[in-house]
Amino acid sequence: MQPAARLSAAIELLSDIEEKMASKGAPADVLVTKFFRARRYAGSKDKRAISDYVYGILRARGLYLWALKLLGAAPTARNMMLVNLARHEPDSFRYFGEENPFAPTRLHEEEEDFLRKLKRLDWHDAPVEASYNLPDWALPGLERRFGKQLAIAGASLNETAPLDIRVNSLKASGKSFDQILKNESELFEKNKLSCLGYRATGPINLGAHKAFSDGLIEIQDEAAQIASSLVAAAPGMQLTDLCAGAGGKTLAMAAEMENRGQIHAFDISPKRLSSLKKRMQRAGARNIQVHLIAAEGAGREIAFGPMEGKMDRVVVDAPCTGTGTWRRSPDQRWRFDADSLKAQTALQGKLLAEGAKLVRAGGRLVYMTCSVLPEENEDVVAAFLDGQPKGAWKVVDYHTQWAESLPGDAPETLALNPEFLQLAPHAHDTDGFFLAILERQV
Ligand SMILES: C[S@@+](CC[C@H](N)C(=O)[O-])C[C@H]1O[C@@H](n2cnc3c(N)ncnc32)[C@H](O)[C@@H]1O
Repeated sequence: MQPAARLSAAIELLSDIEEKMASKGAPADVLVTKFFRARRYAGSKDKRAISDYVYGILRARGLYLWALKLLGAAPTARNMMLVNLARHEPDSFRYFGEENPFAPTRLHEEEEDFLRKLKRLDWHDAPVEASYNLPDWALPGLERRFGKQLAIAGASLNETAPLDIRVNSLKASGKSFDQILKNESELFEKNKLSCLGYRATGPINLGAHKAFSDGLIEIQDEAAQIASSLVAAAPGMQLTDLCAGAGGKTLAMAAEMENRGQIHAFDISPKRLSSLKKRMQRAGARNIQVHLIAAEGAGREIAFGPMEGKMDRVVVDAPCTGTGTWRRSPDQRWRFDADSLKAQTALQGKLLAEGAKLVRAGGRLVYMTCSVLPEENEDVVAAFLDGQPKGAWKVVDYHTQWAESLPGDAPETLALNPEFLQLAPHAHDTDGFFLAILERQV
């Protein structure tokens, strides 16, 4: 593809992403895959150039929207591309209106005028939330969490994420890392916090790797690996995973349980559970029972009733705004608002209370999210504990569990309560992740 055609394609794709963001449709990564599937003629360099434009703009969207609003221009995909080119490759304006059927149309007078004004704009005037791409709805929670570190934390949440893998002990035990990954092993280094994982030091297509298709490794961020370990699932236990999804943590816990005992994995999404079933096969996990449940209604009581007061562990890996994974899905931050955050926290509270009923005396309820917002984390746990009889639950300090489950010293937490673990990219070089361990006393 010619550079002009790449620009047009990027504007078209961005426009589709913007539209789906507004209508809560498919996420950007799905749209990008679909876009290229329909354009087989695009080579790998074209795909990279187009994706770089689109993701680059999504990572600067807050700043670009600020500039567009200030200068009275509409927040369209084309206008965002104009701002992007003005900042990063002004030479490319020559492709607009080029003699080429695939080129973007000529810059019209209004746009020329806008670009002249843009040149005079002082980017340093942008507020911190615009500069670091932080949406309004998340700002109070981000400020509460990061305080004076907001800019550095925000910048870190706006970078690209590394690729981590977990070695699956169900399939790979007894094998060295070199035996598992052969020549590619040198492309990885050990994760700094967790003993189980490795981090890719450069680009690698793991999906096509035999170690992946044979189930020797799983792709999983270090934070999720840590969370799975801190559940302290042991062989022979009965564990309910209330929001198992596609089973990232379910599989890690099955490995810790050495396939002994049972994991009852629930979710409302048939698609995710079907992916879990495929992953179980690949990973050789045989102690997981998969259950589809309705989001509401009597079916839940029927499903959970027999487990009441019997579970050694209940994991509530709650649906959340995903602020901790913004590095992986840069469009995610623009898909929520104050109302949907509120709805999410109400659901989180409900799921935590539901899961709590299943825990036996002495058993543990482990609440976690991939969010950094206190509203979805400490506040949900505090509201839950407030509603429980005094002394019914003991908070287990994550330091104590870390000493038993993971190597080295526990990292410092960013949580507002020192017993809970809150990880974030700028401080821990992992996804943002929260975890609280509660033990039932009676
Ligand atoms: C954070 S994701 C789970 C990730 C998963 N545990 C993992 O490690 O890959 C949250 C999950 O909650 C599920 N969910 C949403 N509402 C639910 C509900 N009312 N009951 C159970 N699961 C629900 C979503 O479908 C989603 O898969």
